[in-house]
Amino acid sequence: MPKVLVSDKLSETAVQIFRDRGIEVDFMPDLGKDKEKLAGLIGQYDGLAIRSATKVTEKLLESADNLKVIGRAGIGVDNVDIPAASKKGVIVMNTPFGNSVTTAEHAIALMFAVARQLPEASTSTHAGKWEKNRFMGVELFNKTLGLIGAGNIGSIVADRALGLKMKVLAYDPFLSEERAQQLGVKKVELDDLLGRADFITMHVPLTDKTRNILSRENIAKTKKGVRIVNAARGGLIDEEALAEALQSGHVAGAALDVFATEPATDSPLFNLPNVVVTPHLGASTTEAQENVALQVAEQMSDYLLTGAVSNALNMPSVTAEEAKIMGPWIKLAGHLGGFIGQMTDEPIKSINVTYDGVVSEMNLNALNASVIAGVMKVSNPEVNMVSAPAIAKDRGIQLATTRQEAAGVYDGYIKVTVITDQRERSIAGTVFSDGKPRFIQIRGINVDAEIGAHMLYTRNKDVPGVIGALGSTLGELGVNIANFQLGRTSSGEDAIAILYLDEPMSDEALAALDKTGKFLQARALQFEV
Ligand SMILES: NC(=O)C1=CN([C@@H]2O[C@H](COP(=O)(O)OP(=O)(O)OC[C@H]3O[C@@H](n4cnc5c(N)ncnc54)[C@H](O)[C@@H]3O)[C@@H](O)[C@H]2O)C=CC1
Ligand SMILES: O=C(O)CCC(=O)C(=O)O
Repeated sequence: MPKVLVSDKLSETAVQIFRDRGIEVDFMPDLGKDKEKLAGLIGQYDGLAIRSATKVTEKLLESADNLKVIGRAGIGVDNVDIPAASKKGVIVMNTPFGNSVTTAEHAIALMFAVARQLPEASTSTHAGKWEKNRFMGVELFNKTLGLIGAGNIGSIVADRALGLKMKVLAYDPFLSEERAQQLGVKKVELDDLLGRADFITMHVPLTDKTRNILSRENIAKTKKGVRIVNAARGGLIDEEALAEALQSGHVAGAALDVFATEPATDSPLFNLPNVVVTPHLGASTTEAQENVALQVAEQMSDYLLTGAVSNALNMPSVTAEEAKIMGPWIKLAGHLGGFIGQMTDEPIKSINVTYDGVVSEMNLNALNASVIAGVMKVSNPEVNMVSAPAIAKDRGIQLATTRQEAAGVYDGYIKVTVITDQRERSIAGTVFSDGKPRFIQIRGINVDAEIGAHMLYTRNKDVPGVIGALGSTLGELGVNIANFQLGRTSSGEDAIAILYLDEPMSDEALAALDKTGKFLQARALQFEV
């Protein structure tokens, strides 16, 4: 039974879902803050469900020997080292929509709060001061809002702002003109937005490109009297520079839900007039927390129980249905990669995969990942479908795929060709209606080979006496043959044999074959069937 750890404050709905799906779950909502203790326990778990307090670093992943999936109950995954997770073969999923309305509403609430100085007015009134003349605000009506980032949350903010009769500009290099028109916003360059917006709200992920996007230099380009709202990520704004711009009066107000260092217990922005701060509450509503907990638990359970992948950041999506239909093909893709990997001793330059017929309609990203994992596993048994593409890329291995309509006698097949400096090697396989994968072509020679855990591949000149030598040598050493397939290019030319054995070929058996002098090559192969 898979085992999941919940190490942050997720709604207990998640715990219930894991239990209902038959997954063992430990709920330790404060564990994420204790790095050492988490590192000591993580090795026991197949899944880790988190919010933002748990930091999944490369170091933590070193101890995560059984981990298969990390589920982020929320959107931002900047607390997870995704490249390190990918290399370790761990899928990272998030819940991209569950808290977007809630977070957009928080941004709008912060915009109102900073326009009317609501927190300070409230504190003063609670203190019995009745400072009616102190709190002069501004309207949102007819003002220009500049969105930095117009994805899910930015679009909802735009919709609400248009409802408030604001004009909305958006800076987002990935926003198409068509989508901007649909949203009713004007797509602009960043400098244009900075110079024209009365309010700026941020809705981008924290990446190397967006870090410090409101830098000192960019803050200086904003319109005098601008009000800035950040409910996305700390690190997007230079906090020191913002504090100075607030003190000089260039920026009239700021509202921040997120900080460069969290929990933020100290900041140059604390205690400045007209600065509204909240402790990363963007997603903190009952509705959003139920949504993300339910979604993350369902997604993680689906993956652990059925292999279905959704909303993963380091793996193509595969539905449960696809996982079922594609299962035998994914297995075949892994075996084809495994064959090539075990046959190839020199560095691989490229892997070309042809998908023919029915399989060409399937999710090729997942199949490619399985081929690459099969190839790579030979040199590193820890590699899986998640980590393989990244490792292949690191090693400079090129991947090319071709889809084609059914071109032969099979409903569909996969052919993998690997190119090295020395040679080109190829193998093709198919899945029969019994759901069992078969090798159907090796070195361009047709075969029909069932795939077993222990196999032997031999190559020889097509002359009499070789098959006899093979059978008798294995027989003398007590190696039982379950299936024996032969093929040749033409009479007297290249011939191959692929054997499915009941036990592994020992070095002794390989040496005995070599000693016969009849084989150009003999290689023992292993497959995870
Ligand atoms: N305060 C909180 O509690 C919460 C904060 N967030 C933050 O909000 C962020 C945005 O969330 P969504 O809208 O759901 O993400 P999204 O992925 O739907 O939208 C992000 C947008 O940013 C754009 N973008 C990417 N790089 C950019 C760049 N260099 N310059 C300008 N735009 C760029 C993308 O094209 C995309 O349209 C999340 O990444 C997360 O960090 C999300 C939920 C809660
Ligand atoms: O889990 C939370 O409270 C934070 C949510 C958040 O920042 C996100 O979803 O990106």
